[in-house]
Amino acid sequence: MSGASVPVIPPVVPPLGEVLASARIVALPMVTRFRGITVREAAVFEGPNGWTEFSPFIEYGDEEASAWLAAAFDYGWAEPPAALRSSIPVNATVPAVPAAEVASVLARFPGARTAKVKVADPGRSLADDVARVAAVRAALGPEGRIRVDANALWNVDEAEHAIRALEQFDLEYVEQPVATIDELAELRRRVARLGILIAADESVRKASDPLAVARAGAADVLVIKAQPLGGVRAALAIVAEAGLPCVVSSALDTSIGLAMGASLAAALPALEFDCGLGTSALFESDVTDAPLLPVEGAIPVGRVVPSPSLLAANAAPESRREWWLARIERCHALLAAR
Ligand SMILES: O=C(O)CCC(=O)C1=CC=C[C@@H](O)[C@@H]1C(=O)O
Ligand SMILES: [Mg+2]
Repeated sequence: MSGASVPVIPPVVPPLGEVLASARIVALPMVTRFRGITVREAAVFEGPNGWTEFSPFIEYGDEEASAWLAAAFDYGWAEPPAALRSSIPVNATVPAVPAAEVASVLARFPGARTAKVKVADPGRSLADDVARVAAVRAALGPEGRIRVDANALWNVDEAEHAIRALEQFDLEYVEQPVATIDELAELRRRVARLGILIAADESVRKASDPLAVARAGAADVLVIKAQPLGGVRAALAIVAEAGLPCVVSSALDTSIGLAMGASLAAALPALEFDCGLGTSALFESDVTDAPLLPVEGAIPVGRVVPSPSLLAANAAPESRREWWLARIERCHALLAAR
């Protein structure tokens, strides 16, 4: 990659009143705990291009969350990039469940040839991780692809030890095994002989400079998510600059946010990895009658329209609605001031 920084995409900032007029706040129950969450809250609203989503995790501060709002505005209001494909292959997403539950999770992702498996969960041991990944390998067969995601929870020694224990399952890559760019670079050197690829997720989506990890040569693959990176156009600019293979993923979005991710995946010049866009399968209920559930391992590209009855059935409690509307207002002010 060049030494250039990410091209700045001027955010579209519609008037606040226009945003709030259609805003609906939902609380979607999940079929299994994922990243400590059993109910996923999200805001959805309608722009001139269609419905869009704003769903930063609730613990995120306004500065970080405002990138997610820029993404919502980008998808609802800006000119969308040309779609180069109409269907996006997705991976199964396997939370840090006991090995005995793996088969029922995978059954929610029919046709997926790739699974992303959460590891390093604080409540589980390395033996649990090995058993979970073994169960996934047994279910997918030798041709299935398995990636693991540690969400930065290992230190370098723990990561090296865990990778040596998991290597037998033929890993596609290890996502964010450690927290910092220096640690990623050190681990990458240590495991290079094993042929293990290192992917960066938090080091891209939570970094002030999402390209720093690529510039440092600290990862082989970048995980690209539309909402935290400020939208589809901003994410495309990062991919163009990074010079590394990229995996499109999401953030436990409703089907509206997943459609935003699918529009990013559809616009990428190359799509060599299956995408983390099948997670509607982890919800008991979504916002639309046509949720983006994987069919034959893929989801379609296109806008998603919410169903009024599901918006009503999954409406968040009033106090949460007020909290989200105030958050939108604060993040809107941050974007408008830029
Ligand atoms: O990539 C996938 O398969 C689904 C998305 C996913 O894994 C994540 C979504 C939201 C929060 C994160 O903890 C997690 C990730 O780290 O990639
Ligand atoms: Mg990740």
